[in-house]
Amino acid sequence: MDGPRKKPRMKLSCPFIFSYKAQSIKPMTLKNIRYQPPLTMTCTWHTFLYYQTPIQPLLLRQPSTMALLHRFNCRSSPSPPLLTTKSTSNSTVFSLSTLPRHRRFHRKFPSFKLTATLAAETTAGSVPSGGGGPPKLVLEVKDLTAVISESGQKILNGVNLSIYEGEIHAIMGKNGSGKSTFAKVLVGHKDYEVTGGSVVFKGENLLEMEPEDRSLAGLFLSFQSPVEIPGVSNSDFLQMAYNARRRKLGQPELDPLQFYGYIMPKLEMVNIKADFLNRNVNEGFSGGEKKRNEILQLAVLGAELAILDEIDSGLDVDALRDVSKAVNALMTSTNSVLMITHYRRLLEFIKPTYIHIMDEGRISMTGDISIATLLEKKGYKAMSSS
Ligand SMILES: Nc1ncnc2c1ncn2[C@@H]1O[C@H](COP(=O)(O)OP(=O)(O)OP(=O)(O)O)[C@@H](O)[C@H]1O
Repeated sequence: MDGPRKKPRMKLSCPFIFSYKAQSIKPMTLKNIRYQPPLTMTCTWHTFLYYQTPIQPLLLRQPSTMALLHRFNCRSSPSPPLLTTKSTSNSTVFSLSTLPRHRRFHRKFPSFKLTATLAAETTAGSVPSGGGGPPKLVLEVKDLTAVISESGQKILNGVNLSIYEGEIHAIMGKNGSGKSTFAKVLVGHKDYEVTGGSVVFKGENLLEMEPEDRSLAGLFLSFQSPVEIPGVSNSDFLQMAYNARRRKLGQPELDPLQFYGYIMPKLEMVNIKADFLNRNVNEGFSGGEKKRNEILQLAVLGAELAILDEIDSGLDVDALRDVSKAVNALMTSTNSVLMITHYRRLLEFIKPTYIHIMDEGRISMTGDISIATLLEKKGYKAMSSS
């Protein structure tokens, strides 16, 4: 006997290929997947339902900045059109709205799978940004591979990532998956050798630049374990670094008094006492103080792309709030943040545009906050099975 009618469960997890520029994510749950424009999109669905829905091609042109693939609703009601889209000024929602209510169907297909291929191409110049122009690409990483210089051990296995101005990206991933290595390779850490791929930062080949030039160009890394610099006071260090940046920008250097005036509001922003300036860089600092000090450096130097490697580790809840507040205050429409974290709580304070999962030296999945929620509930096993 048929019991109460239940919505058939639909596991939209496999196999799905989402391809945008150099990024490929496979398999992926069709839920809350966002991509930054491209505005010409061809979407083809092959469904394996009992009535064999024909392939539905969709060509969409939309002058908006974002498309959003929403949770697919599996409701009983009339059949096709199987795939519908609803567009607003800044989003497009794809939904699989209807499926036939049919006993044979329910019995035979209590759950079913869907194969989809979504290919998106950028239509250059067609995307209005907040400021009226197209959003600029800040960082473009393609198929980046890297080894440990000393041993030759391969750590990065083809990282692909694009970051546009104004975006906040978070990378999560198991211990040892290569997150910090990726961050350090970006800033040119000597422990790693790039063996393939490309990294373009603000239109320039980052991999050809010396580490200090990368910093002067606007790349900032807050280290997971900030180093101590005995004998160098925080204020001297910051003043030197800041004046180097000003020289690069063709601006006059600040003398100690002017620098003091410049840094005072920054101290307040990060909630650090002024006497920290007289202490040697990170020497004797607690874990939390080191992290605050890293953000102070970011506030002083500024950055077009700030890479924050586990800034939340070792922070008490107040410090986390202070640090997050400072990072949010530093965000503008033209700079970006790439943060590495293990915990969702940071993402509640600094809201990411995208979350990526790194696995075995490559980005294996991209999505939104729902990924972090799933991770927290079910761990990385859930990622590999979705
Ligand atoms: N300089 C190095 N010498 C030896 N092994 C290294 C070096 N740098 C990275 N590794 C190894 O590379 C792998 C990736 O390290 P990485 O620090 O990038 O991982 P992670 O994803 O940041 O991990 P965690 O979440 O624990 O911080 C690890 O197995 C690590 O031991």
